[in-house]
Amino acid sequence: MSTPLGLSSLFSSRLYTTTPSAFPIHRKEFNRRRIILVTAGGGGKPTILVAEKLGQAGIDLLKKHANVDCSYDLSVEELCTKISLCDALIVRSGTKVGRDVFESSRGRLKVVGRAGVGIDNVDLAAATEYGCLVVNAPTANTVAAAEHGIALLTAMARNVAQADASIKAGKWMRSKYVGVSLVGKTLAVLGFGKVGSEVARRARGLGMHVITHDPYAPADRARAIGVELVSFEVAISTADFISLHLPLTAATSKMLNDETFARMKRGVRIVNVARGGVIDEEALLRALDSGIVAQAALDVFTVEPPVKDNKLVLHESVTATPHLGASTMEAQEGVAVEIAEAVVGALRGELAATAVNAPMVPPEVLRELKPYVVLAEKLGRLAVQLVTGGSGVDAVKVTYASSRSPDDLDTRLLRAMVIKGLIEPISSVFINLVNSDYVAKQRGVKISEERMVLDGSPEDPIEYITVRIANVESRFASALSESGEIKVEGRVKQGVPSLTKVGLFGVDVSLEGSVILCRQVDQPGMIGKVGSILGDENVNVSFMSVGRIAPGKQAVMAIGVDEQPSKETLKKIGDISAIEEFVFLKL
Ligand SMILES: NC(=O)C1=CN([C@@H]2O[C@H](COP(=O)(O)OP(=O)(O)OC[C@H]3O[C@@H](n4cnc5c(N)ncnc54)[C@H](O)[C@@H]3O)[C@@H](O)[C@H]2O)C=CC1
Ligand SMILES: O=C(O)C(=O)COP(=O)(O)O
Repeated sequence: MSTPLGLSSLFSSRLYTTTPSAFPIHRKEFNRRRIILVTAGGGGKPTILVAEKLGQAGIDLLKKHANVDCSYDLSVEELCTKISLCDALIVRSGTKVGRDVFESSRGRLKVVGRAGVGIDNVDLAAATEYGCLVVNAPTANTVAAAEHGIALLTAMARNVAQADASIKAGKWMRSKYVGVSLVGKTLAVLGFGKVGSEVARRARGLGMHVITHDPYAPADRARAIGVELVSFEVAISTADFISLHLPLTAATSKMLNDETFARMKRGVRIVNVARGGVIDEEALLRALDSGIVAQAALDVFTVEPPVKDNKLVLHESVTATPHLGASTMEAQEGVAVEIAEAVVGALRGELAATAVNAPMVPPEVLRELKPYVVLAEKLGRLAVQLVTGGSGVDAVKVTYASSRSPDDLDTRLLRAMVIKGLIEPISSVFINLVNSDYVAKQRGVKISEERMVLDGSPEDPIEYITVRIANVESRFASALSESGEIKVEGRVKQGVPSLTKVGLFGVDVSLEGSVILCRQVDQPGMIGKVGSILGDENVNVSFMSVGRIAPGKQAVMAIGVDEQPSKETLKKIGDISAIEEFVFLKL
């Protein structure tokens, strides 16, 4: 199987990229498509568990590429049991994807797809630790949520739900249900992202004065819609209506509470189509009872479904709907296709849109960095194999030498691949861009990065990469630099990642197959001797190069081999009298 970028060396790895704005949770630039490059699957069809109702178009798309198990209303135990047989899981807001789910998957779960926006029901930290990509469908239900917000706003202002219930109960109560007008009133939109800005646009159409608070929103977007960006304080204290459109995070949890209600205009009306947890529900009840809040319209609740006899749901001044914001035919079909494409793309190693727990590398950068990504991993892999067993790797320094300005070179991918190369050979942990930093930290490996700015043409993104490991002993003493660190350096030559320095010795060997490094007393005929030993054993030599300090002194010979030589062959090489030390390294 090949990826559109043909990153064959990454097939066994899983590599995820997305924009910084998608990290950690909310996104700001939702008009631009984010791109992620993800895994390549193994043989056979992957299995996808769809744990909540998904639009048929999405199911049909999934079925073309995977075995699809649609099992709804699973208990936590049932989900944990099933998950060990699944490569991907698709949920909406009703399924908690906690740490137990990732633990139970025993490494098989590669992607969690959230068919919607809010990922507060997915334990992102656990997903990241387990190297599982989380993707969502951030755009297809925006309009539906905004329309529901407006529906609740207008229904609340005119007591539509209460009046409807009363007329159905045989009453005709015209004076009881006198409402309030929207025109000319101030609406504060908290959270000016996708949904918030669509709500603002529609509210402007209703003749409302719209203000918004969002520390991350671009002022020009607000200006374009005729909305004023204000502080939180101004928003809550001057609004007649407040509409919530924030993600639920540690910072937004219970953002509306006794203290903030006390600073609001008496008689304020509140709409929540975001997440129940953004409001302290007990405090809202108190504010409703005391008259600070005249009415509330709630689509979302801290606990869903809310407990029977929930006082907010039953409150006369509350209009409630059961988390219907995204529930239009159109939005559900759109979300289903959006998430199915993201999950299938992720499983197939194609470029796909949207990821929430990985940093973004745009596709054009990826394309350019492709050979350097391979180089970075191989240098990490080589360097760690030069460490004497038991030394314990804790301090790694990666140097990128480039003529580009540091702002023009995104090294996150390279750093992740160095970590992958370093750690995978010495552990059973599966590493990708999602969990590389986490795994390094867990293992106590401190990675520092250094940029060396070179003069010259910035045509190539990187001149060379050096990986150094400090505080260790080496099984190949010649790999040590002057300062006693293991040091390997590589370059991309005509598109091919190559090893160009080991310790103080310059070499030149393409990083394919495996490498034998020998230190010898520099003398004629050495290449022939080693070459013929390998030839006798049918080991194909792809490259040989000798780097010496000075003629007649010590030299390091680097030999690229396609297959792993037998122990006897390696011993024969070691027995050559001029060879002082040698090491076999698998790439
Ligand atoms: N009821 C429903 O069925 C639906 C609910 N939603 C929810 O609506 C909310 C908004 O969704 P989108 O607009 O798609 O997300 P978004 O990510 O586009 O927008 C969220 C905005 O909140 C802002 N924000 C974050 N922290 C903030 C803070 N402390 N103060 C002020 N602003 C802050 C962000 O900068 C961002 O602009 C989410 O909670 C989402 O889960 C979305 C769709 C359907
Ligand atoms: O997309 C969101 O954030 C939503 O709240 C929609 O949730 P749902 O997919 O309808 O369970």
